[in-house]
Amino acid sequence: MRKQNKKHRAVRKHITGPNFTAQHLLHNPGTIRKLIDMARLQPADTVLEIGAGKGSLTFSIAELTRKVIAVEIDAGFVQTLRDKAASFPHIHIIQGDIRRMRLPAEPFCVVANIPFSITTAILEKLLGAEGSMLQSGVLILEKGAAQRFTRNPNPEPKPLLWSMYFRLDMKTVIPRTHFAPPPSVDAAILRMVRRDRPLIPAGKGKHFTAFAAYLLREPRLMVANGLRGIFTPAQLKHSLQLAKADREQPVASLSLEQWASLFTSMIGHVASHRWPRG
Ligand SMILES: C[S@@+](CC[C@H](N)C(=O)[O-])C[C@H]1O[C@@H](n2cnc3c(N)ncnc32)[C@H](O)[C@@H]1O
Repeated sequence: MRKQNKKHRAVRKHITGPNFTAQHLLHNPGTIRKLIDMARLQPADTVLEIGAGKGSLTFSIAELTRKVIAVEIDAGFVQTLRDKAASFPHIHIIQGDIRRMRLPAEPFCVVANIPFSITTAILEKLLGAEGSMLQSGVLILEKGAAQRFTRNPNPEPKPLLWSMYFRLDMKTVIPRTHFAPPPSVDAAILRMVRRDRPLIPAGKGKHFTAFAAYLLREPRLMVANGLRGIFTPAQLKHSLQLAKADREQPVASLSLEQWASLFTSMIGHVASHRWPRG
């Protein structure tokens, strides 16, 4: 234990950013292999790694792909990475805060053991932003967060929006002992794959989020009552039928497909001044 604390102090000494608590370095070779296998990388892929640390994933990714963009905020880790990567011209190490950086303009994959403290901000950037070129990826994040984001039905507007564009699956649970220092909870692998056809039309993400947030302000409300302020009675009947939704079904029990169908009905048939605003 004393040895581990000493190691953690050494890590913290190099920190320049506010997220030092999220430096849980992966040291289990089996888990590293599992994560890389699940990413199903191809030689032509560009891979973004968020929070590369000392490179426990970086070099395994680089063996398989033509370009790795490794982002790391900690100046000490960046120096270590640059030393280790000196003879790997296809590893591009960028020092900075991922939240303030532009994502690659070309199609890319992501493989990362992310800083848990900014999980939602990272997922929002990767999965929620219109124009993100992310195609697929695997992330290690807190098990609880992985469970929250992959629920179906899901009572939260953000994961609902992400699921309109991506298939999100929680894969293996990773025991906290596979990290140094160990986090306070277990982690899990989240796999993300862009849908061939998004469930809602492109360019309508903000309107979808406002629609979901409006209905979910009362998650137990009967869906017909929640939608009454948007649809006329005739539109409501038709939209519920199309979505195969029961009038009395609680809003929080709507499936991804039902959310997509009701939203598509709204933007197709309801005047835009009646759409909920964010
Ligand atoms: C969970 S560790 C993973 C490190 C390494 N990939 C591994 O698996 O051993 C998260 C890493 O993200 C870095 N980090 C924290 N906040 C960041 C940010 N805002 N932008 C980029 N990197 C960040 C930390 O310094 C840390 O190295």
